[in-house]
Amino acid sequence: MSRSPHMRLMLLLRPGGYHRASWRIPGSPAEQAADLEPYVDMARAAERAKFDAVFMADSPTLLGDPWDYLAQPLEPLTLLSAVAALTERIGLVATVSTTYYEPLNLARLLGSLDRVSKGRVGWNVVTTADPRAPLLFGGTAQVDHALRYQRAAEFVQTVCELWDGWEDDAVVVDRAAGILTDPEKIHRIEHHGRFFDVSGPFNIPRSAQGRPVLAHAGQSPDGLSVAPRYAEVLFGVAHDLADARRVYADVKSRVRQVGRDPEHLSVLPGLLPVIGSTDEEARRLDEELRLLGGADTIADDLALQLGLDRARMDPTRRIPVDTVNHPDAINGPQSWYRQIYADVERGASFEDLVDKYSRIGRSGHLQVIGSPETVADVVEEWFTARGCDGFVVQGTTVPGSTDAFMEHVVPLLQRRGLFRTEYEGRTLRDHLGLPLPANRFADAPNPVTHESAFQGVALPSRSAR
Ligand SMILES: Cc1cc2nc3c(=O)[nH]c(=O)nc-3n(C[C@H](O)[C@H](O)[C@H](O)COP(=O)(O)O)c2cc1C
Repeated sequence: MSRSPHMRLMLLLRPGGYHRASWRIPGSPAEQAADLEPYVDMARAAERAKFDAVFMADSPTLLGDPWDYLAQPLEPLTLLSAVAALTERIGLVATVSTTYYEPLNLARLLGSLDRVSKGRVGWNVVTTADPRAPLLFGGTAQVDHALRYQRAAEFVQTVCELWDGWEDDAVVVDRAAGILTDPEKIHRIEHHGRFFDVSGPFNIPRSAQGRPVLAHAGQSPDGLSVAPRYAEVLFGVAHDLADARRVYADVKSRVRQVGRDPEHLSVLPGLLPVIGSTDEEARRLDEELRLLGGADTIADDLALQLGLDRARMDPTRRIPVDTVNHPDAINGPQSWYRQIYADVERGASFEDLVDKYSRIGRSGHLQVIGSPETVADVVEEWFTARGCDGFVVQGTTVPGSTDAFMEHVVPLLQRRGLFRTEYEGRTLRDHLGLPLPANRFADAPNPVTHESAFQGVALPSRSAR
């Protein structure tokens, strides 16, 4: 498949905004951050702008910081089920952890949402890096990094097997002949692996797009060892084009090496726009935000990421490495934090870090401050230079920068032939130019069918469950 001339655009559903001061701006939906309305407003605005999808993150850092909590408190699948009913074309990407769910129940949740949304669902596969995760998701202590990804790889495989259980023409509904389904086309799953035992035919037919689109956000060698095998979207963090082009080329090459078409995986870093009618006005807005968020918004962010108490440190002295969070304990964009951690190892003081990182977007994302033309120029440069296949627009402020991007930058991208002016299809796979995934059973010789599904199978006794 040749590269699409159109970039992919997704919108992070985070009514609290990505900037710490977003909620303080008059008109922000801060009072409704835990209600449905602002999410639906954002999703409908993204649909009007012909975005590929909206994206819901989900991470325990929400527990650590009231501001973060208010940014996006709701559970993604619950919320996107309601958004699905109130939208028609926009894709719906939910973040769900493979460490704190089981394959069969998540296959049912995502499979059901993909059916009711008529094939618009994506699943952002995360393993949840934050050690506080058990506080949010329950369960026992945090799982080892490499083990999390080994479990995630088997988890994704098992869920995809379940979703393939019904061939696309398994449902017949021949009322005259009294035939509801073709049992030859409903298959049993016998998955007995290192982490999961799953038996029995699944109970939901495939959706209009076959199965949900699979996204991935891992940045580490473990993460990048798994993603190329199945991911169709890779969320990332980049603020330097040369670095982004290196990662892009590496990811596409890994996809090619496992025998997949590199165009079947879209690399989407985050974008933090601050948009004014002119560059000067945008810079003024950014300065206002910085002051509104507390003059030291970046300093507060850095202290939170590092796990340091600013009231009890000498910002001019080097930071002892053993007093800061180790990268493996960080949730969210880890590659960004590894850079900060390396600076601390090299002897940086807190002042050094604030000075260096205050010019980069929060969490290391690409921040563009300027007029719509300036933002469109940077977006176009990154796309045409193959630094990415598009972006996840993470509204610095809501509704401010998200609306400004959709109302003033998207039309420029459309005029430049870089973004769709109409949806060509109805499913998320249609939007992303992805083929309908083949059904592993439809092409397999002698697949186990529904009729033989329960013959001689000793179902686990109640007591054994
Ligand atoms: C754009 C982006 C969004 C992310 N969203 C989440 C999230 O919602 N929940 C979560 O647990 N982790 C999230 N992560 C963290 C990743 O899943 C991953 O743990 C992190 O990038 C570290 O990479 P690694 O797991 O390969 O070490 C996100 C990462 C990125 C880059």
